[in-house]
Formats: sequence, C-alpha cells, structure tokens
Amino acid sequence: MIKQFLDDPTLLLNAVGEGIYGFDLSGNAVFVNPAAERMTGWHADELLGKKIHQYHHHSHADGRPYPADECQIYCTMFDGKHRHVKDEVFWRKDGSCFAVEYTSTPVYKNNQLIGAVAIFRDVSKQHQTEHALRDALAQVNHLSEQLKEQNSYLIAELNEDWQESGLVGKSHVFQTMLEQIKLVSPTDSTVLILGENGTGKELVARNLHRLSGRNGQSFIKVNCAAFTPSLLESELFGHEKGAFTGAKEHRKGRFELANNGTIFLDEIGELALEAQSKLLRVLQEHEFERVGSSQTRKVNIRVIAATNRDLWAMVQSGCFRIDLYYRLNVFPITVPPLKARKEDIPYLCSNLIAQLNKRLGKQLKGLSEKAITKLQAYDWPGNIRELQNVLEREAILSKQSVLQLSQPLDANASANLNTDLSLDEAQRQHIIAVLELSNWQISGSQGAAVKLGMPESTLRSKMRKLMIRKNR
Ligand SMILES: Nc1ncnc2c1ncn2[C@@H]1O[C@H](COP(=O)(O)OP(=O)(O)OP(=O)(O)O)[C@@H](O)[C@H]1O
Repeated sequence: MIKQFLDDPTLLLNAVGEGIYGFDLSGNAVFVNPAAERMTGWHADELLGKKIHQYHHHSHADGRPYPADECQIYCTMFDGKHRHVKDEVFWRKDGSCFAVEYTSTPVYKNNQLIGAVAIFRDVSKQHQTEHALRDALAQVNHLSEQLKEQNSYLIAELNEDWQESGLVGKSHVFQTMLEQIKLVSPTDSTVLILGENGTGKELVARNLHRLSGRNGQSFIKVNCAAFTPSLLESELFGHEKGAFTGAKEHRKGRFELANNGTIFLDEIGELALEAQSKLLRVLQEHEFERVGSSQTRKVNIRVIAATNRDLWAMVQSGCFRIDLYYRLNVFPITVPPLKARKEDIPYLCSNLIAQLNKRLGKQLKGLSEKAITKLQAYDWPGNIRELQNVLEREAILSKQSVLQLSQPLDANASANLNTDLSLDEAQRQHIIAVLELSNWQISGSQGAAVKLGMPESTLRSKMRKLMIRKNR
C-alpha cells in the first residue's frame, strides 16, 4: 500500500483540497493539481510549461496590473525564501477573481534551488463572513448608540412624571418614603421630617401640602434658625403696633397667614426653649396671641416640622421640650441621605441637568458613564444640594454637551487646590470661565456681567486690570 504512494507521489498531491502549482526556475508551471483546476477553471494542459502568472495572477483585486517581477511566488524562485501571503486574488478562466491565501515554498534538489511550489486556498467565503461580521458589529454599535440616546430620552420621560413633585428616585428606600408621603398627606396629622442637610426635606414638606386637601391654601415656611428668639415670636404670631421698638404697624404672623393651610417649621431643632413653649400651645390649643396683644386668635393649620438634629438626644440633654417632641413626632418621615440611594444618582442627574439647561440656557445631554461611576463612588456629605452644586460647576466649565466631571468632587479638595492662587488670579480664572460660558458677550441678559452680578463698566475695568482678552 505504502509502496503505491511512493511509486506515484502525485496521488497524494492530487487528493488534497488546496490548490497546488509547481514552478520551475523560469516561472513555468510544472505541476497543477485538480483542486487548482477546480478553483481557477484553468486545466493543467492549458498551463503546464507556461508562465502561469499571466493566467491567474496578472492583476491585483482593484484591477491594477501585477507585474511578474513583483509576484511573491516568483520572488521565492529568485531568493529561495518561504512566503505566506494573505491579501491577494487569483483570476479564474472566466475573468472573475477570488480571494486567496497562499504559501510559496522553494524547492531544492541536492541543495540547489530548482523551483517553487505554491499552495493556495479560496478564502472568499471566509472574507465574506468577516465582512458580514464587521457589518453586523457596526450595526450593533449603531443600535447601541441609538439605544443609549433613547435611554436618556426615556429617563427624561420618566422624570416628566415626577416633574410636578420634584421628588426623583427609584430606590427602595426612596419609594418607601414616597409611600409614607402618600399615606399621610391627605390627613391633618403633624409630620416630622428628619434627615441630613440637603436631602430634600423641604421638597417633601411641599409635597405633603400639595397632596393634601389644603393644597388650594397657603404653604407658609418659617426657618426657625433664621431669627433671634424675640424676633421669631413676632414672626410666628405677629405683633401689634408699638409692641416693641420698631413695631410701627401691626403685622400678621406666619400662623395667621397659614390659616386653613400648612405651616412648615424648618430647622425646628434650633428653636429656643421659650419659643418652644409658645409653639406647644398653638399645637395643643390652636390658639395664640400676637406680641403686644391680649386678644386670643384661633387658627386651623396643619403643622409640618423638619430638622437635621437628633431631637431625642436634645430632649435628653434638656435642650428640647419632651412634650413638644411628642406633639411633633406624630408621623415621622426620614429622608434618606444620598449615599444610601446611590442608584438614584443617574435619575437625579438627568433631572438636575434638565433644570440647569433651563437656568443656564445650555443644551447639556447628560453625563458620561465614567462620570456617573465617579458620582456613585462618592459619599455626598452635602447630599442632593452638593450634587446640584457639582453639576452646576461642571455645566459652567464644560465645553461638551456630555459632562465628563473633570473637577474634583470634594469642594474642599478643590478649595485646597486653589489656595496657591492669588486673589487676582482666582478672579481672573472665574471671570474667564463665565466669559467663555457667555460666548464672550459682556452685556445683555445672557451676558457675563449679569451672570457675575456686576455692572458692565465694572466688568470691563476688571478685565482691563486683570488683562483678560479673548484669545482669537
Ligand atoms: N428627590 C429629589 N429629586 C430632585 N431634586 C431634589 C430631590 N430632593 C431634593 N432635591 C433638591 O435638592 C435641593 C435641596 O433640597 P431641600 O432644600 O428640600 O433639602 P433640605 O433637606 O430641606 O435641606 P436643609 O436641611 O439644608 O434645609 C433642592 O434644590 C431640591 O430641589
């Protein structure tokens, strides 16, 4: 059996699936196997003894001529080196061509180069598959871009539902809080809103009022930390003319203004003990007197209070009246800090950026994925207010419509970074940033002077002093 193959080695060469051409040193065909015949359409007797480069290899795929002295197979016949070629075509007898991958190997007899053998494969199917794959990949990329755009559109749509409430968040903790709001808002119960600074306590209070039967009436806010104890009393209960120095006219207090509506006592933990007793009376009896008056007035109000303090600890240390504590703590709602609901950050950003676009007259599309990851890795001690500030800073500085967050998130870190700047230099940089934002327009409602809150003439003289000029 083996002997049969040894007697006629062409049996094996004729059986292989690859095309095989043998050449002598003049480039004439000395062997053509049946697979080569099938692939090219040229029969062996048409090629043997001829320079077959002219038959199957005369041009490149784009039609440019392929001179024989550049032919990689012929080169092997001259330099005796092996070659592996991938991006060429062979021409068929019918004038069409097909992509080939071939090797060109020198043939030696007694250490002397006597010719070359080219072994080739039709790789047009492989190329077609590769092209199809490349097309499919391009289509997938295109679709994924489209999806991303639609996704941000969907986020915006989603926020439309929330626009009225302003309360944005899908996280479990936040949804639980929204449920509580829905449950308690139609009642007249006193609500105590607890939570860190900037978490959205005021927004919750406004929504409690909006969803209540009192929503056609006033919502009156009092910031208990903003007044001295004596001023706060007149602020809450009003005063009569001449009740104290400076009381030139009688004035209604916030409780009277809130009659039939809602009063929101923000920062209730800052209330002085004396004011606490007076407040307790209103909450218990729904009545009070204006400062300087003995006339008792009755009001119908719903009370919502908020604090970022631990009121119970204040009760224990004697700074907060226990009876007032129990009066207020009827239905407590805790607003979660941002770090406890980081999955809400993309929704919040989408909403906050929409607000910034309106306010700053920008057309920001959103944040890059990297930026969102950066925001989610941060702990947000200042909560949503801090997030708002970061986005606003970035919106002012960014020249791109998709924010990348180039600035450090921690405002203290950025302040530290800037301590090296002189006051003039810090002013210079800020003015340039605002000018850039205003397209170097100084006057008008969209101009830099308005944004910087200074008269045009002051801005112009500052620009001269700080040598600020548009670089163009
Ligand atoms: N869920 C939310 N979605 C979108 N914006 C929010 C949300 N909660 C709060 N904000 C925004 O964050 C900012 C801070 O909210 P708010 O003033 O209600 O917080 P606060 O807890 O009352 O703060 P403070 O304790 O400092 O008074 C506001 O501009 C508010 O519109």
